[in-house]
Amino acid sequence: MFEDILHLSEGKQIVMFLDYDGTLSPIVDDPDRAFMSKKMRRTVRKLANCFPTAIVSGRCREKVYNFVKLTELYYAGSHGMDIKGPEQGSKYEEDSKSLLCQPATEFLPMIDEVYQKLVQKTKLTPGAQVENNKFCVSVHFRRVNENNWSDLANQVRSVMKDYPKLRLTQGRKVLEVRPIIKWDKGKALEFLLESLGYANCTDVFPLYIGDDRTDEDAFKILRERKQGLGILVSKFPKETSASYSLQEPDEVMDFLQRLVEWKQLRSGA
Ligand SMILES: O=P(O)(O)OC[C@H]1O[C@H](O[C@H]2O[C@H](CO)[C@@H](O)[C@H](O)[C@H]2O)[C@H](O)[C@@H](O)[C@@H]1O
Repeated sequence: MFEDILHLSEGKQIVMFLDYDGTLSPIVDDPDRAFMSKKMRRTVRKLANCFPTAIVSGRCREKVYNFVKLTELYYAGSHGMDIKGPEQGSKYEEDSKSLLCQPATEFLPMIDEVYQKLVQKTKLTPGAQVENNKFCVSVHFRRVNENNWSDLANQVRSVMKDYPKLRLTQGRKVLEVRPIIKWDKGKALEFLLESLGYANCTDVFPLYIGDDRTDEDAFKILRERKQGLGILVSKFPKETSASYSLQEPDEVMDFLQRLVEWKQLRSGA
């Protein structure tokens, strides 16, 4: 796989897109404790020194930044609905201070309202946790007894019925509420490529690594554009638009490390 990717990206600028949960950090029961290892952070920092690198997450941008803590990256939070460029230290920094894309701003009051209602509605379901991700809301059921999953889903649906402008999707033991706008991780990837000046380039090779259903939107865009490729992180075979797979965050780290070493060798660093 590694050699294939090097071969396919020959002569092209690699641009890295990384999901956070389940890709850079292992999946854990408590979403507030999904820390990435120091070693992973060092690897991602080195990666960002070699290639433009973005984190694309379902979490709100501030939260994912607090986990990753690297100023040299691009961050696309809330499933790509909140995008910001590096604050400092990126070689690709030109104009990025102003890079900010928030296509769902008008939904902020509605999302806040729904968040409050979901907290109220689900408070008697042991283990349920509602997370405010700014432009979207996550209702976690990883710690809910399996017998109560469908009741919880019904509680969420009963709140959602008053909000036709919001939609419900499912991730890894999480229900995700977000605006119906045509924006997703794939659109975020395209926005970032454009912002980096690669809109109509044939010599760019975007590599997107992710583990969840929302990452499929980005894998699909890469297939449609016939550009770069997606890598699914999964221990089990799944239907996917990604071209390759890695089993877990540790394998992602080894892959990123190999990319860094290859790049450093090439540039004689
Ligand atoms: O796009 P992502 O960065 O993968 O975000 C998707 C959701 O990730 C987080 O939840 C997932 O990870 C948690 C921590 O490991 C885990 O407890 C949960 O079951 C997973 O679904 C995040 O907390 C959610 O808000 C995101 O929607």
